[in-house]
Amino acid sequence: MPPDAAMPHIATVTLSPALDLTIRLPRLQPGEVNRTGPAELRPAGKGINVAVMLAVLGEPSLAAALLGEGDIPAFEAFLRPLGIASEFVPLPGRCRINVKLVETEAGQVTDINPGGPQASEEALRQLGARLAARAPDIVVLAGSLPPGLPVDAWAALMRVLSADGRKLLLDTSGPALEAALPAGPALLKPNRAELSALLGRPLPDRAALIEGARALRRQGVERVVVSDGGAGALFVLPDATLWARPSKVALTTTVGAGDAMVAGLTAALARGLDAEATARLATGCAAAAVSRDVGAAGGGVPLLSEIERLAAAAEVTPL
Ligand SMILES: O=P(O)(O)OC[C@H]1O[C@](O)(CO)[C@@H](O)[C@@H]1O
Repeated sequence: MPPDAAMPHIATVTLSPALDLTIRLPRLQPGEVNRTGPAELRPAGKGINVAVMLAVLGEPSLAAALLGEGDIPAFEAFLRPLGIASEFVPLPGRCRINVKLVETEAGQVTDINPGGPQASEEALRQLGARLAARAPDIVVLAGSLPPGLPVDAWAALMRVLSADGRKLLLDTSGPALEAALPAGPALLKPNRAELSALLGRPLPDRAALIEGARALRRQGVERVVVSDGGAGALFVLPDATLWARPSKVALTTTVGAGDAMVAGLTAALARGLDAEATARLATGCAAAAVSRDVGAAGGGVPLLSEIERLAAAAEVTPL
């Protein structure tokens, strides 16, 4: 498809999307029959979640993915009403179902993320070609790799897409992250454990975290944001280094909080926001995601007004 001026200027890529099955229960009784209220099943995966949050922020995007062919209609039906365009390269079979067990008494979430359908390098090549033809200005590449792709699959895709000053934001982990670093992401958002694994050393305190993030900056990554759960996040940005702590919210689920933060960072980049406004928007998105009403219609997507309230309430400290 030729580039079109009306196309969204942001695209998200998910190589291993999922249907998230979220089950809430007071406490899991292992080895017992656990009866619960209704479960929620909704299209997800990191890039898909980022696109949904971008829609809440008023930023239209294109969600691209390698997707089990049997799931394409359900994903399109979910995304279209949100104004999210899609570009899916079909894989044989169905996408994975990722189970999220939310134990409300302990405020603890257990994720079970199985492997998805087998992907191929040819499918990845097709996805790269279709995305490049759409000519987005910003591309968010997020999540794990499906079986069948080599560890440098993100790097290969990034090389295809890195033209014309396009900004590539990467949120992945483990060997896939390590292999993608030389492909020149403009922004990385590891959490503390992911950054520690990437650098091969413990990051016990804030000073170590700052030094770790700066080590990535020295390798050419323009923006490094390290999320640290309820304590907030470190933002090492071109114009400032900041810590942002969210105001207290009722925690309903931690699933998708990192994706919400990536959406905030993406919108901030698209809007040319300064460091403080970036940190506030990203923190507001993450805080709104953890307190969203999982059982509500549409998966409890947060309201823009709630994001704005939490962005204003975040405590931002220059470092
Ligand atoms: O690709 P990964 O790392 O398995 O993560 C996928 C999971 O992460 C989430 O995007 C939350 O961050 C879930 O929606 C999804 O089940």
